[in-house]
Amino acid sequence: MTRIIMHGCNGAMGQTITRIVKEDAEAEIVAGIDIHNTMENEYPVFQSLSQCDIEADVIIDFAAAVAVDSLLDNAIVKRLPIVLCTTGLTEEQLKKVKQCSNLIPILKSANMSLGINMLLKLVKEAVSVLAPADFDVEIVEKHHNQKKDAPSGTALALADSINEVMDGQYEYMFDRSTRNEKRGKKELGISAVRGGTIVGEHEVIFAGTDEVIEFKHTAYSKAVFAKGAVAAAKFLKGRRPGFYDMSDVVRI
Ligand SMILES: NC(=O)C1=CN([C@@H]2O[C@H](COP(=O)(O)OP(=O)(O)OC[C@H]3O[C@@H](n4cnc5c(N)ncnc54)[C@H](OP(=O)(O)O)[C@@H]3O)[C@@H](O)[C@H]2O)C=CC1
Ligand SMILES: O=C(O)C1=N[C@H](C(=O)O)C[C@H](O)C1
Repeated sequence: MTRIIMHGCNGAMGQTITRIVKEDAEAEIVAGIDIHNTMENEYPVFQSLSQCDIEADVIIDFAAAVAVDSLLDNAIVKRLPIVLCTTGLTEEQLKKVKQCSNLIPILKSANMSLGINMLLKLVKEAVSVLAPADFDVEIVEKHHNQKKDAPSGTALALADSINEVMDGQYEYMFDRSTRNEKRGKKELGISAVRGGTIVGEHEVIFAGTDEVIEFKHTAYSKAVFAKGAVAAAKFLKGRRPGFYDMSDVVRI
């Protein structure tokens, strides 16, 4: 049995995971953490991890970037592994996550779905062939109107995956509205659309002369992220301190 503390338990993802775990005989949410205790849950809810005195194996985090520093500090005190799914972290926070992973196991992924983790690999192969043939790369992501961060963590992860193959040559272009010049060869455009209840769409466009190749992933429900997060929690239980990602959990 994997005993989970759900950080951000009253949010959209926290409640989706609560439903998924109810059907899972090998996992249990033993406590929740959320700043507002507005929901009825079958487990006790605390305002901060520091107040939680329940024994657990792992924390699943889908909350807010502002909550990540205290989450890390308190998880270290309690020696609890974290499946870190919140996006929109600052460069400073990303450094802190890496440092903390020397003390506790941390699995960080901007997208817990199998499809996106497959796509992270596919785009590497694509860019290695298409960039030398002068294809331009653009990423377009679409999400619901409740999302706070832009561009999405997944769009940035896809860009980083592509840029890794290119030895960091690409410069990310988030806004062309104030520019009055042609697209540069080493630009990687990232555009964000927000509206309605779109769960999550990511398109990676390789545009060449007279031909275009597009990779697209569509999430039709938040359950794809929730299932991945629960699988990651089971994987992380009892691990050594270290920095992990979804490629350690899913075989691709
Ligand atoms: N890695 C992945 O696969 C995915 C990542 N995400 C990311 O997960 C995060 C959460 O997404 P989602 O569930 O849709 O967002 P929600 O806003 O619906 O849920 C977040 C919850 O965390 C609460 N919260 C805010 N601040 C704190 C705090 N300091 N301590 C504890 N709880 C806090 C919020 O409360 P309140 O509403 O009162 O602010 C809310 O209940 C986002 O960063 C999103 O981008 C989402 C889906 C997939
Ligand atoms: O906020 C969301 O909803 C999502 N956030 C993640 C991101 O920023 O990439 C993952 C997913 O696309 C849904």
